[in-house]
Amino acid sequence: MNTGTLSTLTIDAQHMPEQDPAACPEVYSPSQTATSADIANDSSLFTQGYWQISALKTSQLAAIHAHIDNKTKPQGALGQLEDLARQLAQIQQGTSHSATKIQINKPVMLVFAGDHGIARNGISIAPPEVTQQMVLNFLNGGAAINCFCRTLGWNMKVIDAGILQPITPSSDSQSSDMLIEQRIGHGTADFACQPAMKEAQAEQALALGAKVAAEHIAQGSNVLAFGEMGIGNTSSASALLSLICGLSPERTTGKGTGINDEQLAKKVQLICDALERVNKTHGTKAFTPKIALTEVGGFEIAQIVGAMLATAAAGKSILVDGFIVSVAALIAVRIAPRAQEYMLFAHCSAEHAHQQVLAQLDARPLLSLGLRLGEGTGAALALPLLQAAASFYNDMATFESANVTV
Ligand SMILES: Cc1cc2ncn([C@H]3O[C@H](COP(=O)(O)O)[C@@H](O)[C@H]3O)c2cc1C
Ligand SMILES: O=C(O)c1cccnc1
Repeated sequence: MNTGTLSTLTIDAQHMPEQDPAACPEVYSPSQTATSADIANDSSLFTQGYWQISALKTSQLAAIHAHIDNKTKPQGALGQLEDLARQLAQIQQGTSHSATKIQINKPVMLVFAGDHGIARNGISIAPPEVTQQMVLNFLNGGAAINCFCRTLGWNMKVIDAGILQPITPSSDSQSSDMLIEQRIGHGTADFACQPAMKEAQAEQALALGAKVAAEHIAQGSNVLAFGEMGIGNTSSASALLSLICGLSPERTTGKGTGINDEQLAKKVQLICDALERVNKTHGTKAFTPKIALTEVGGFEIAQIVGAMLATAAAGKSILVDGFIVSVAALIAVRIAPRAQEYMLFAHCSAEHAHQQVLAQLDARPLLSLGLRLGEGTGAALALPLLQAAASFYNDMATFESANVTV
């Protein structure tokens, strides 16, 4: 694993919701977290072997370190940017024999959208219809993520992975170019009382996510960022985190869009209900990524998992956004651990459970701006840092070339 950019984060107890020991019965045993053997026995796209992800080469690592240390600066003085440059150089080494240039080519922001049956329970500040309204806002260029993509030079695409109703894009060619329709259904079912989707839909979502990533890589993108839109999807992400890591819903659930305490208590209870239901269905079986995504996942989250795995398999960089996208990243890493070597964590969200996800991955994010929006906004803002890392790595003078003697 690529430990250079990664370090453990502590959990911010201040932002934890009040715990009511009676709120969630003992429905979940951490022994049900899946081992790698459980995952290997899972089927096709949910197995590591399917994705064929190469470990980053270590043969040039000493040369990369020397390249960074020979720049005209005290060793380590560019801090996390040095780790970032080292990781980008190592990722790109797979495709070139030279350790001297990092390239950021055609960076693309893929924003996956999907609706969630759980959202009918009033656990967001907004009703599910807002997902479609926001997708239209994306297509019209009016959302925060559009502003950041325009300002910073991202090509932005919006993927309808299964919002409630399909969009009819306006005849405006710009907005129809931005939309990619690969719908798995009309939103998921309410996971508090039934599986969110069928196993076949979870598999199909992985395949379709992989397809869209592969298409952009074929067009020359070597940095792919992931964003999401889906009212209720923090509930899905929290339930996934609980199932995958054996954490109680009190620890994985937060206020999402900014719900009140009463709504938060309801959200925790619904996730408890879901875990109880999943336990009844699967008995003592381990909760593999396939079971977790099928039972409590979202179409957009599952497509992001597939897209990340395909990006890592192609040896390209993955830029991870906030809480929901990080949960997708965690699932991708549980399926194929080497995928993490290709992941750059853009920021730490104000959704407190994001710190839990980052701690699970031992990941150190680049930014901490108190963002809690999703859409890919945190990932978009990290692009200048990638460009800065590339520029010092590629262009900064060495002690020798600049005649600086320390
Ligand atoms: C107007 C609006 C724009 C958004 N853009 C992203 N989200 C974010 O909020 C949602 C998750 O939070 P929850 O689980 O509480 O619904 C996701 O759609 C996420 O992208 C938005 C939410 C709203 C209301
Ligand atoms: O961190 C995120 O991705 C996030 C947080 C709150 C609401 N939507 C997204």
